[in-house]
Amino acid sequence: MNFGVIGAGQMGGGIAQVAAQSGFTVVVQDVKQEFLDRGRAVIEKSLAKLHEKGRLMGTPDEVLGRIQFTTELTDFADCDLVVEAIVENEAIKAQLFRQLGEIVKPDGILASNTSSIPITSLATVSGRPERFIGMHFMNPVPLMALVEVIRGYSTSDETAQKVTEAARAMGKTPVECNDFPGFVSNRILMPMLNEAIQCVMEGVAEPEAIDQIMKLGMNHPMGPLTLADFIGLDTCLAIMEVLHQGLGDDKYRPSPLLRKMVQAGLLGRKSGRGFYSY
Ligand SMILES: CC(=O)CC(=O)SCCNC(=O)CCNC(=O)[C@H](O)C(C)(C)COP(=O)(O)OP(=O)(O)OC[C@H]1O[C@@H](n2cnc3c(N)ncnc32)[C@H](O)[C@@H]1OP(=O)(O)O
Ligand SMILES: NC(=O)C1=CN([C@@H]2O[C@H](COP(=O)(O)OP(=O)(O)OC[C@H]3O[C@@H](n4cnc5c(N)ncnc54)[C@H](OP(=O)(O)O)[C@@H]3O)[C@@H](O)[C@H]2O)C=CC1
Repeated sequence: MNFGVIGAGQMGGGIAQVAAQSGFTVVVQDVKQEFLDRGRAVIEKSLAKLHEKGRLMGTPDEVLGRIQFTTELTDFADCDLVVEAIVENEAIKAQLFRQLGEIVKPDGILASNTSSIPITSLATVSGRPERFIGMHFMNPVPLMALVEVIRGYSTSDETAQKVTEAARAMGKTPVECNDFPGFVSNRILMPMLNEAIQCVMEGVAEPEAIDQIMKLGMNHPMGPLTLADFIGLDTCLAIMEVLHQGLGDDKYRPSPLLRKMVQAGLLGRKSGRGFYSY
């Protein structure tokens, strides 16, 4: 399988890595060489760790050798499946899919790793709605089992089947759902994270206490504020905006503190500071 990934950030890098681990030939694109270099360094570190633990088929060099890093979208022309993992912004994703629809061979499948944006809208602008789907990996991609597979209005059975098979070949467990704002994962997860942020704003408890209560009390692997920092506060805000607008209910209103922190450039782990410092 010729596999394409757009965006070499935390999700794109992880998706490319897991695709290469499963033996696919992978092309990863980002807008600047420095983002590709950063993505490659993260992949190298993760592969070294998995190798050290005996959890990698082949050597890190063999896996890396299957990944081509590029700044050119035209390198996706011959891909069977291209997964987009760029910033969570509908206008920017739509612009990209308009271009990709012209570049990728006609029988190639286009997928979005979006956390919340309507798959059906992106499918329409791609010009190939039957061969368009949501392929939503979880963070950190090398460790998490789930791929949420989201069918758009016109996604064909054949496309859903091929993407399900690709996810299984990557060692993941695909689970299907329909195209509603936030799908299942973020419809349920993100309001909890937003509520934790609201608790900080209202002074219900300190961030450390909120996280400890949820970790020790509910057996969550990470507290909600640690997880929000891990996902990226900009991404959390973008998802809450989609839920709020798409479902039209104020119970999805983003916390003003979340909005303010994003305005201040406190994006969590990726910017060095969010609810915690890194
Ligand atoms: C926003 C969206 O649209 C959707 C989303 O993705 S929402 C986010 C979903 N993800 C989650 O909820 C993650 C919640 N957290 C967890 O499940 C766990 O904390 C975790 C799996 C991330 C880490 O597991 P953990 O048990 O806490 O242990 P931790 O010690 O941190 O890590 C386990 C090992 O994996 C390693 N590891 C972590 N990330 C890694 C990676 N990317 N590649 C390879 N190894 C990695 C760690 O270094 C560690 O190795 P050692 O045992 O040698 O120290
Ligand atoms: N973070 C998470 O936990 C999860 C995120 N997602 C989704 O995955 C997607 C990516 O998120 P994440 O990896 O966290 O984000 P990151 O910010 O880590 O990475 C996004 C990458 O895409 C690049 N990029 C931005 N615009 C373009 C463009 N027009 N063309 C090519 N590349 C571009 C960014 O460059 P630059 O640095 O210049 O912005 C960056 O390298 C989002 O849709 C998000 O909702 C899904 C599951 C989990």
